[in-house]
Amino acid sequence: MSSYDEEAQYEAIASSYNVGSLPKYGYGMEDFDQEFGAYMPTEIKPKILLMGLRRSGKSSIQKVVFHKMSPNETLFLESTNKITKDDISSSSFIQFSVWDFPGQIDFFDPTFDADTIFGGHCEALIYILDAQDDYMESLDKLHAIVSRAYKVNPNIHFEVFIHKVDGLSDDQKIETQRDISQRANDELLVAGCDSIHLSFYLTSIYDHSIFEAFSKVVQKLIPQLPTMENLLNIFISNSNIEKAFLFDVVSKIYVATDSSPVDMASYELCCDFIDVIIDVSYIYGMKEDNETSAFDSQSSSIIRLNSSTILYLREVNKYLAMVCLLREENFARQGLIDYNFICFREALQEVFGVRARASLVRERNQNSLSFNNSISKDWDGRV
Ligand SMILES: Nc1nc2c(ncn2[C@@H]2O[C@H](COP(=O)(O)OP(=O)(O)OP(=O)(O)O)[C@@H](O)[C@H]2O)c(=O)[nH]1
Repeated sequence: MSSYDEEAQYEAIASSYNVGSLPKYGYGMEDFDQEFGAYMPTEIKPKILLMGLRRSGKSSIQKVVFHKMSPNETLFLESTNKITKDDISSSSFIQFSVWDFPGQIDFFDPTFDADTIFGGHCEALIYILDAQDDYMESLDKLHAIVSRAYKVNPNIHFEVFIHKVDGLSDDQKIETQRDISQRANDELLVAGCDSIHLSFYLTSIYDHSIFEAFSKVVQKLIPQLPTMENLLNIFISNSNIEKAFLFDVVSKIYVATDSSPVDMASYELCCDFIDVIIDVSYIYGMKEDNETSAFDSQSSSIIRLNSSTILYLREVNKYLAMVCLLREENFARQGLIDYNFICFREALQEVFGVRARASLVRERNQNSLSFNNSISKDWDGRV
C-alpha cells in the first residue's frame, strides 16, 4: 500500500470516530508498530481509583502489584496523607493511572472535586474492604462513595476487594463474601440505586488472588477483549493446548485468556514461570550494556513438569508474553504451535493497529490545529 493510500485509510478511520468516542485506551504498542506506539496521548489514559478506610491495604496492593514490593515489606508502609497518582505506562502493556486515596479523605468536604475525580476517564473504582476488621463502617463508606461517584459518572465499574482474606478459613471467606455482598446490595436497593452493579473479589497480597482480581478489573477496560479471547480460542483449539494466558510481564496481570475456566493453580504456575524466566534472563541473558530488559524479542522458554505437562512461553511484544499449558504428547508438533502462534501474533497486531492508527491521526490533527493557531497568533502579534 502506498503511503498516500495509508494516509487516506487513517483519515477514514479517524473520521469514523467522533471526538467523544476516540480511542481511550493506552497500550504499549511499540513492538507491534514502532511508528504508532509513540502516539498514545497521555491525557486519555484511563484512571483506576483505589479507595477504602485507613489501613485497609490500598497502598500495599499498588506496591505489590505494580512495583514488585514483597508483601512483608508493606508492614513498613507509612499512611498515605494525600492523593497519589501512579502512572502505569512506561514498562507495561496496560497503560493507565492508579490513584491511591488517603483513608481519611472526606468525600463530602466542599474542597473534594468529585467531577474531576470521578469524571473524565475514570474507568474503575476499586473499594478495599478489610475482611479482618469490623466492616460495618467500611460498608457505610462504600455506599456513600459509590452513590456519589455514580451520580457523576454512571459508566464507572465498581469493584469491591474483600481484602486480607489470608487470615480467614475457606468457609469464613465464603460466608464473609456472601454477607458483605448482601449488605452492600441491600443498602443500594433501599437507597433506590439498584442500577449500580458491584463486583466482589476475595483478595490478599500474600498469594496470587490480588493479581487475579486486578487482572479481571483491567480486562474490563480493554475493549478488544472479546476479540482477543476469540483469537486465543482459535489458537488453542488448533494447537492442542489446554490453556493459554496473555500476560503483561511486568505486573503479571493477565490481559486475556481463552474462554475455558481459569484454574487458580494454573494461573499461579504461570506467574511463577514468568518470575523464573525473568530471573534466569537477568543472570544469563542480559547484554553487557545492562540497559536492555531481561524480557526481549529473544524470550521464549519451555519447562517440562513431572506431571507430563509443558509450560511454553513466547514473547508477543516488549510487554506481553503468551504462556501456554499443554500435555507433553501434544508438544511433539512444536512447529505447528509456533506457526499458529505467529498467525495469532499477526492477528493481534492488526486488532491493536486500527486503534493506534486512529490515535495517530487524531494526534496529527491536533498538532496541525495548534500549529495553525500559533501561526495566526504570531501573525496577529506582528500586525
Ligand atoms: N494480612 C494482610 N495484611 C495486609 C494485606 N494487605 C495489606 N496488609 C497490611 O495492612 C496494613 C495497612 O496497609 P496500607 O497499604 O498502608 O493501607 P492503606 O489503605 O494504604 O492505608 P492509608 O494510607 O492509611 O489509607 C499494612 O501493615 C499491610 O502490611 C493483606 O492482604 N493481608
